[in-house]
Amino acid sequence: MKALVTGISGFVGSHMAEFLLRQGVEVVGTIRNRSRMDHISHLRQEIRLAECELRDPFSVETLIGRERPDLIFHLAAQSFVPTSWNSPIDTIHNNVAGQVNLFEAVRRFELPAKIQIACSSEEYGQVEPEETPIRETNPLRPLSPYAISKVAQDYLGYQYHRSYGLHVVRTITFNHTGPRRGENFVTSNFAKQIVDIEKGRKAPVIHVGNLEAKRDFTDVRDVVRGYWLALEKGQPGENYNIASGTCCTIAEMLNTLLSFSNVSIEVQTDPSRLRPSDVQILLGDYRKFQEATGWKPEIPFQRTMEDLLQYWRSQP
Ligand SMILES: Nc1nc2c(ncn2[C@@H]2O[C@H](COP(=O)(O)OP(=O)(O)O[C@H]3O[C@H](CO)[C@@H](O)[C@H](O)[C@@H]3O)[C@@H](O)[C@H]2O)c(=O)[nH]1
Repeated sequence: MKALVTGISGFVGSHMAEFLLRQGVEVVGTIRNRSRMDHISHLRQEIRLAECELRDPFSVETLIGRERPDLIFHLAAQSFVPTSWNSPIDTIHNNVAGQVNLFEAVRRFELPAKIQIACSSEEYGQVEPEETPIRETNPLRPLSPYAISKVAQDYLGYQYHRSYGLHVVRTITFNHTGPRRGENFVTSNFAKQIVDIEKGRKAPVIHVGNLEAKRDFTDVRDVVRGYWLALEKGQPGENYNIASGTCCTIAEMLNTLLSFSNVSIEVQTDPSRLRPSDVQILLGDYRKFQEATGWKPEIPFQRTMEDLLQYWRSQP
């Protein structure tokens, strides 16, 4: 069995590769010439890398025709919400065109590949507290160009399944974190600031944005197990929430991180970290996915936060 992982050098891609190798699956991953390789350097002997620009149909068709994977985990994306306000066209083009190119190549070669696409709880956007926990039937009220790009990816998955019978499973993943999370994202950003303070590299002040937002965090290692199960047991064309079923404010998340450290800090709001519109609450209901696949989150939030802090402590 051969799996293609797009964006293998990224945070989720590297965890996906580790999981697939443990299942005895042959792993091929896409990289671009500017990709950072540090997340997968420990796997270099066990995986194969293919340079591919997903925005370029020729590049994607060449890759798919050559590799003919059985499974595709489509994880490559511009995934940071604030960047999508600075470069909305690039985010939408990257995320949407990349996926269309992938679908078109699979279709043209008539591959029976099963394809997982990484949709996002950001699609739900403006959610009222009484609409939680969020089910797959909740309305989509996206609040950022990134969210729009994910709505498009999501519905393209539905459309390519209905129009051409492609085996696409749409996973709607709520926030996820763990070791190797990019330092722009809030959990890693705060963990790294704490470690920089511990190491005496930074004054004991943590810079923050909106601490009132509520997020539903799952460990990335549970998430990639979910992606595998989505292709093993999920129905093509369907969408499934992957979430923990609990949520906390960003302030509570910061306090959890601080409980694993001895530093005493001052918290300072940095206006540049505030967004034009922020999703106030994400709390997911994952029962549909559990019923289809048996998946449930296993790694407690406390352990995820502790592992994340340890990850940053281990970095030079
Ligand atoms: N990044 C960041 N966020 C901050 C900060 N302070 C507060 N926040 C708040 O922390 C929350 C989480 O921010 P991010 O970690 O950047 O994640 P996100 O915008 O929720 O998006 C993530 O989750 C989506 C799934 O819901 C993913 O699709 C997306 O790619 C990303 O991983 C947001 O409400 C943000 O305003 C800060 O200093 N930095």
